[in-house]
Amino acid sequence: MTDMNSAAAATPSGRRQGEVILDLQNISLRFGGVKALTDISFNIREHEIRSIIGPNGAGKSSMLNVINGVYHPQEGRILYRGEERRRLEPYMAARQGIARTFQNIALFKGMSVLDNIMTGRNLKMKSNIFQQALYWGAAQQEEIAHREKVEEVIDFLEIQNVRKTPVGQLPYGLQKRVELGRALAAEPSLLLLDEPMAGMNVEEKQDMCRFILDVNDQFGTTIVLIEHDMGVVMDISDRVVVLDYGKKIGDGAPDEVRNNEDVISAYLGTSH
Ligand SMILES: Nc1ncnc2c1ncn2[C@@H]1O[C@H](COP(=O)(O)OP(=O)(O)OP(=O)(O)O)[C@@H](O)[C@H]1O
Repeated sequence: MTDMNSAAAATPSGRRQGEVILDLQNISLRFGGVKALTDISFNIREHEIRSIIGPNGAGKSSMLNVINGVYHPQEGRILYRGEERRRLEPYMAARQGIARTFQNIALFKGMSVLDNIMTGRNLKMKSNIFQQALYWGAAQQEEIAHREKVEEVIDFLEIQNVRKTPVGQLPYGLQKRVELGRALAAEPSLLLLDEPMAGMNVEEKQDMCRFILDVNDQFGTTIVLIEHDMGVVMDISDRVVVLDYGKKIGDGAPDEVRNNEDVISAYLGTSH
């Protein structure tokens, strides 16, 4: 078994994998009487693709919401780059370089692809409306720089031909890709993807896998992925954490997790 806390670790995929950037220690989260997460500890290393899997209701989305500050656990500690992270609000998470996509597409359906991706730049914009009125030239320069970044994202995701199309008119798979684009426009260092391939056909899944691997490879982005398709998870993850009824039942490289007895029995009798 690899030492999870050493400065660097080998990955089964051979991808680079750096130091621990986020260390979740003994996290427990309750909603009234419902225990969504119980005493969960695991870490996330820089540059890795870290998947969270588990049957329905296992606590996967709750875990993502803890990571990006939407939910505040009643117990446990979160260390970000070695320092204890204080209570974090979602906008602060975004400023710290954490971006996410959602299980259900959360885009402005009537707006173009370009404008939707531009919304991902909002937190990067320095000038407010008053500054824009006073320093029109500077604001215009800033707008141009943001546009360039957005165009880069559009090229990267190969969606140039639909850049002016209202998102609601696009097929589902492309809408998911635009959502990824909006998250990428924020230039995140940690990207949280909540079931990015749900509802996709095989070809759309292959495309999405390729883009996730390319984001990780070309930008060095650390990725936390929730995904139900086990083939995809085992193919692209460096490490996998397995939750069941809000508890951690497995953690390790895809092969370790695949052969873990607890994981096998959690999945027997479920639809996954
Ligand atoms: N805001 C909330 N209020 C009350 N209970 C919640 C809330 N969010 C999650 N839960 C409960 O916490 C548990 C874990 O839910 P969660 O959505 O995190 O699981 P999941 O593994 O993401 O499930 P799925 O695969 O179905 O999306 C469930 O019992 C769920 O009903």
